[in-house]
Amino acid sequence: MTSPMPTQAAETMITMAQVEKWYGSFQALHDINMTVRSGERIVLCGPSGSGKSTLIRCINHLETYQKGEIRVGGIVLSDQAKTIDAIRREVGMVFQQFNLFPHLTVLQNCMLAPMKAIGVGRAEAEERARGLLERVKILEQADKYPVQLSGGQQQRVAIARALCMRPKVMLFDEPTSALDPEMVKEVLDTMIALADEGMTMICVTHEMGFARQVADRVIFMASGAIVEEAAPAEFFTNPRHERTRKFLGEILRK
Ligand SMILES: Nc1ncnc2c1ncn2[C@@H]1O[C@H](COP(=O)(O)OP(=O)(O)OP(=O)(O)O)[C@@H](O)[C@H]1O
Repeated sequence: MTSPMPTQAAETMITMAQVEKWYGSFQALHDINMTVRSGERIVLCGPSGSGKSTLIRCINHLETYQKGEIRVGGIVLSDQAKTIDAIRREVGMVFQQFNLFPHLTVLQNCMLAPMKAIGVGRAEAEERARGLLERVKILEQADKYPVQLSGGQQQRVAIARALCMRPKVMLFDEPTSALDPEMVKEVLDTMIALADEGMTMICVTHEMGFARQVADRVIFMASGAIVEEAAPAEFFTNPRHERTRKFLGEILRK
């Protein structure tokens, strides 16, 4: 990595303080405390069902939380519609299943959100979209429909689409886990390029090579709680918690 490790002085982008989240009577998040600085790259890992998706979905308000406080770029997340709109501008999200609109072309998929959500004019939306499609190296597919693209290409379009909103933060929820192995690298390369440009990122991923190469910090969750967090060098060579060691052992066996 060429970009420097963010310093303590860097602006705080996200804070989660004593956050708790229930689905009915099931508590999915327990006392989550987390601070993410501007430009920081976080990899969030942990066993299935440990609450990783729930945590990042709370950050862009796809899920509500019942206790504690989440702040993104100074905005306190609440249920007010204007807050939700503001958060969706600040935070881009890329999902495992791409979630592209099948009836729209690649270009139209990218132009839609800035035009509908934040009133960007058609010409500017197209300029943004073309620029970002070029950045993720897929501009030549601009007039195709999602079904005409490979999984890796669709995921790169999904990344470009999220970037069209010019978010301050990008969240990735297992962006490579639905891809064939040969497609994984092209999506990871796109994410690495974004990290190199200083984008604040939280990535839920089991790609530990990506974590080693890109992350400033790896956060390990189990049973809805943060169990351990450390810089990758420390996390992978000297995991402190038994559950982390077990998780890393299972990943290595796979
Ligand atoms: N909408 C929901 N209603 C009820 N329970 C839910 C809901 N979404 C998630 N859960 C539960 O919350 C817990 C955390 O789920 P979550 O998807 O956040 O885990 P995860 O760590 O992202 O798992 P995976 O790696 O399998 O995607 C799980 O026990 C899950 O069954």
